[in-house]
This record gives sequence, structure tokens and C-alpha cells, in this order.
Amino acid sequence: MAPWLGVIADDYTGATDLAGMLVRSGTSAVQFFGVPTDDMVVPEADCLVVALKSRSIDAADAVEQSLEAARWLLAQGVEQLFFKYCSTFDSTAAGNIGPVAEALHREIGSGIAVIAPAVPENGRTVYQGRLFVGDKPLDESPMRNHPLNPMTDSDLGRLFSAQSSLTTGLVSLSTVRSGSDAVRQRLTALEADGISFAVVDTVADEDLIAIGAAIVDAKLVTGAAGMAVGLAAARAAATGQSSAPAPALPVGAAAVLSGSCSTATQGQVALYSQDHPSFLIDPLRLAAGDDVVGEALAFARDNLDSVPLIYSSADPAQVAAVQAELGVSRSAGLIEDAFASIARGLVESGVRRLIVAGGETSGAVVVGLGTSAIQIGEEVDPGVPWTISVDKPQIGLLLKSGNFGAPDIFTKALEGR
Ligand SMILES: Nc1ncnc2c1ncn2[C@@H]1O[C@H](COP(=O)(O)OP(=O)(O)OP(=O)(O)O)[C@@H](O)[C@H]1O
Ligand SMILES: O=C(O)[C@@H](O)C(=O)CO
Repeated sequence: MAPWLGVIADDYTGATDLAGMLVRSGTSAVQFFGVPTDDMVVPEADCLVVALKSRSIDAADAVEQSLEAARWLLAQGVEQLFFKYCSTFDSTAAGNIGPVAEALHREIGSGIAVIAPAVPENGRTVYQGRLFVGDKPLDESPMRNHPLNPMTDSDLGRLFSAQSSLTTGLVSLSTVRSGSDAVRQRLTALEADGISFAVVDTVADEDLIAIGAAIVDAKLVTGAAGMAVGLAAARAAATGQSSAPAPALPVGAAAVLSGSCSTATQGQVALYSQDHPSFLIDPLRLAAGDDVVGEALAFARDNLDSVPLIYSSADPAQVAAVQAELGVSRSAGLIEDAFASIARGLVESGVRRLIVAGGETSGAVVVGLGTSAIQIGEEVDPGVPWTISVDKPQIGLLLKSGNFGAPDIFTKALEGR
């Protein structure tokens, strides 16, 4: 089976979000961490995802890494490239969405490409070219106060234009609701006017399907997980291909690692720790040189039958106090290194299923484990699928974005599996 879709994702858990939704809709997917080396055996899948950590780095580096990923994906034979960014359009005037999209557009000499961050099932919708989070425009949502990329505008065309020299247009909701032929005609007209990117209004899943059908042959698509599902649906309708079964989860002991301090994770940790053995990683003790990793591993080994939780998750006041004492990057580095070592130690002790909360924490864990690629399995909650590492020994990894998942996701992830 030749892969037809090649995805370049600007962060790890965002990549898994997209891949999980694709697998739910019957499209098999494999995710790589960074651009694979030439000697890597590429597992069979409909969709190959290259996960980068390029969202908040220097724009020139993000462009270089994304182009390298694009060239590798095209060399694998993919027919369509998808640039996956956050459904809240996380970026600044310096990038990196605009510069990367522009570079990809020039690289493959594509016609018009869509800007499609909507994921209606997660409350991200686009209307009149404005991005909404739930019932609030992006710039009135909590994203307004994001520490790295405060989103102070919700007009996607304006946000994109501030980051790119290429022009944008709009496909309005009334056009989308008129069906895929109308969308195609509008895109063709915009392209004839020299427009390179089009924001597509999207307020419901059916809109993604209509847009997907209109761009089923597009060489380049940009957006979030919802648009990938729309494309997969259009492709399945056009080719009549049936669903691929999700790969099975390895059997073995399990543990939960949480370095996310997001509100959703704090609730998940609080609920889970009520009736599961839990060990707190104290960053100040790490900084003091205490053997916290050794203690955590000993604790986990004593409690392997009960799926132990090891966490550093804390509320904003506690995080601020630690950061004031150690600095932001030192505290983050100490904690991420600790989770990487703990993950390695757990696998050496026979753990074969790891639930990890937090994008950076997940990154540290997969790097710590030396994971080169994961096959995407069954979705537990929207955007949070089980994944199975392709390296030996095979490990089941549930990599959860900070704000994703129901309050009981840690228990739900293992129920019946
Ligand atoms: N108690 C703590 N004090 C200070 N920093 C912490 C603490 N616990 C975790 N951290 C750091 O906070 C950061 C959390 O980022 P991470 O990406 O893992 O979670 P998130 O931001 O909730 O997830 P996402 O990126 O998916 O939204 C990490 O760098 C982690 O090391
Ligand atoms: O698109 C989303 O919202 C997520 O996949 C993500 O990228 C969160 O950072």
C-alpha cells in the first residue's frame, strides 16, 4: 500500500492528534519523530506523519526542517502534503505558520492552498474568516494570554498575511454550504486572481467533508486535524477504500507520567490520584541533586499492579514559585530529563504501556526511549489515540496534549485493553 498523505506537523502531540483522528476515520497512519534517516524501514500506511518541534523555534529553522520533511515525504510517494499547525493558529507575526506554508507552496509549485484550522468537535470553528474557540473569537479566548504566542487577532487572513508575502482570500460559509463544486469554483476563481491561500469558513464536520471533496487533488493543504479527516473522507468516497484495522496494543504493565500543568491535566491527575498510587516529582529536590528518579522508579516497581502515577503537575502558583527559584528553562529541563530517565527505567522494569501527559513531556519521553516512529492505534478521547512504537521492545504510548482528554482519561485508556 503506497502512502497518499504526507503530513508535516509543527509539534509532537499535535501530530498525534491529527493521526488519531485519521485512524478513527479509517485511514492508517505512522508518525515519525523528526525526519527519518535513510536506513529507517518505513511501515506501510495510508498516511505518513513527520512530527517536528518547529512551532516556536526561529522561523528560518522551521522552514528548513519543514522543507526537509516535505522532500522526504515526497520521496516516499505521497500525493498530497498537509502542513499541520494548531487549531488555535499558534504563531506570531514572525511565524512560523506563514513562513513554512509559503516555503512549502514555493517548493511544490502548488496552486491555491487552503488555511483550515477548524476542528468543530473541539470547538474550533471559522466564520467570515475569523477563528473561534468555543463561543469566543480567538483573541477573546484564553489564547489571548498564551505565554509564547498570545493571539490578539482572530482574522485568519490578517494573521497569515502578517507572516507571509503571499496573498489570501476567503471561501465563505455560504459557498461551502453550496457544496464541493461551489468551493472548487471559488478556489479556481481566487487562484486566477493570483491568490495563493484561501481561508475556508467551517462550522460543522459536514463543511470539512465538502471542502475535502473540493481539494481532494490539491498538492498542498494546511490546517488542523479536522481538515485531514475531511480529506480522508473525500478520498475514501472517491476510491471506495475501506477502513484499515488499528494495530493492537502491546500486553504488559502500565504507568502514567504527567509533566503537564494544564488545567485539564491537573483535573485528570487529581481524579486519578484519589485511588491510584501516586508519586510527586518535586523540581526543587531534583535541583538539589536528590535521587528523585531512583525513588520514583522504586515506588513504581512496588506498585506496578495498580498502574502507578508519577507526576510533577502543579497549579500556576506552585509552577511560578519553582520558576522564580530555578528559572523557566532550568526547571523544565530538570523535570523533562527526569521523566525521560523514569520512562527508560520503567521500560527496563517491564512496563509496556505508558500514558504521558503534556507535549514537551511526551517529547522528552519519546526521545528518552529512543522512539523513532509510532503506529497510530485506537483513539481514547478526541485527539488522544493509543500509539505503538515500531522499535523493539514495542511500547504502547498514549501521548496526551495538555488540555485534551476527559477527566477520567487515565483509567479509561486502559479499560478493556
Ligand atoms: N511543578 C512544575 N514546576 C515547574 N515546571 C513544571 C512543573 N511540572 C512540569 N513543568 C514543566 O512544564 C512544562 C509543561 O509542558 P508540557 O508541554 O509537557 O505540558 P502542556 O503545556 O500542558 O502540554 P501541551 O504542550 O500539549 O499543551 C514542561 O516543560 C514541564 O517540565
Ligand atoms: O490542533 C490542536 O489543537 C492540537 O493538535 C495542537 O496542536 C495543540 O497544541
